[in-house]
Amino acid sequence: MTDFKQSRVGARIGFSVSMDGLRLGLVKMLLDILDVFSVSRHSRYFNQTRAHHLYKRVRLIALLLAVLQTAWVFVDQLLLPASVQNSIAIGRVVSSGALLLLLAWYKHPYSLGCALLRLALLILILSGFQTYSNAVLFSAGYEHSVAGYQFFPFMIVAMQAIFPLTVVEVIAVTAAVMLIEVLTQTLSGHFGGVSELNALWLLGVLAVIAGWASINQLGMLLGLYRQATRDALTGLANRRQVMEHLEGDVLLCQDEGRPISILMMDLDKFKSFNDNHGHAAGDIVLKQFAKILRKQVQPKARDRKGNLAGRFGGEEFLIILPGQGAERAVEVAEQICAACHLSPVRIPSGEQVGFTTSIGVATLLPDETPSDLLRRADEALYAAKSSGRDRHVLSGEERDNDATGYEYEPAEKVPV
Ligand SMILES: Nc1nc2c(ncn2[C@@H]2O[C@H](COP(=O)(O)OP(=O)(O)OP(=O)(O)O)[C@@H](O)[C@H]2O)c(=O)[nH]1
Repeated sequence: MTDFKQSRVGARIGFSVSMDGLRLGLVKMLLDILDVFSVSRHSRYFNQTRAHHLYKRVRLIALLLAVLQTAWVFVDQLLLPASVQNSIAIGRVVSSGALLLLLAWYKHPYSLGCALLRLALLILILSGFQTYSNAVLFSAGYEHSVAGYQFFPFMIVAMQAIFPLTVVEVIAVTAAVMLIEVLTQTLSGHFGGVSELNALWLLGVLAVIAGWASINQLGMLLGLYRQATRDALTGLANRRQVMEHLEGDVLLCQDEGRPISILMMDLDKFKSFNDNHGHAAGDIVLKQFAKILRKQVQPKARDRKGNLAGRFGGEEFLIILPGQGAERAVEVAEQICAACHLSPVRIPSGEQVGFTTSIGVATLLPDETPSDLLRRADEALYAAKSSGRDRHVLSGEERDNDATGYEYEPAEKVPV
């Protein structure tokens, strides 16, 4: 009887565990779909990485097609009726020239807008040649199947598979190619015919397969990018990404004449916390602290756009606030210290324990480098530690700490 009861309880627990697993699986699937649906969940830095991929591939394809387009003139001599050979050869040379111009456009390789424009131009050049050659063939009384020219839209749709694209972008490319095909069929007077409908159907099937490959490629690129740039424990940006952001943001803010501030944070007495409560409890604190930082940099307000929180190493974290001066940075530091006081964690022993952090704040000075800025934030952090911890210090005011007015009165703490 007891065994029976236990097995029923066990079955119920198993059921609830599998329901949780199912729910988690569904949420993960939804997030995976949202990740590849549009660019809305992509970071500025991932957009730059993808833009560079697109840039390299569009240029490579443009070069290959420019060579092939011209070389195909000789094949046309063998396959096409003599009356249209010259006109189509002109079309080939013009489109090759346009492809070479696209290849020569080397500016803004990291701009996603420019990368998508390049891709649109590539498709436009190929579709333009397709429409032109069809018009030449039809006006001379030939079908576009005369030398395999009906193959063109299929090639353009299949080409999508080479690029990492979002669902929205795949739909846009497919819709454009299908529209051109429908127009071509209408102009030839064959729209609605069995072989034309068959061509549209095949084009659609090929678009789904090529689009799938393209979206998968984007998903893989995003996954690899996140693995390479995120800290596994906290999910924040890792040191490498923090440094890349900082260097890029400092240059950008200097160019635009905007301020930029950073906060360097270090959990207080974390070694003794680990020694007293265990490494697993320490990990829980690190995750909780990461949650507090993530909240601070969420781009809810316009002025938070581009803010980044990262784990700099061990129990050291960094926040970058592009466009923000010392006043706002100090405000953020105050909010983080206060949030730590209000966020005790439950550790594996069942105890609730609190934690605090010390913060060094620095705002970029004219002509400073990212390493100068980091060094000053580190010095300010050291000053915060040596003047008692659980507080923030603004760089430049370390020696006059009592007079800054920025010192924090520790709130009532949950016993550690
Ligand atoms: N649980 C856990 N501990 C970590 C991790 N990374 C680093 N630590 C610990 O963080 C502690 C860092 O301690 P210290 O740099 O000596 O400084 P502290 O004890 O925090 O003292 P102050 O910084 O002076 O307040 C070490 O005990 C590390 O083992 C981690 O991923 N998980």
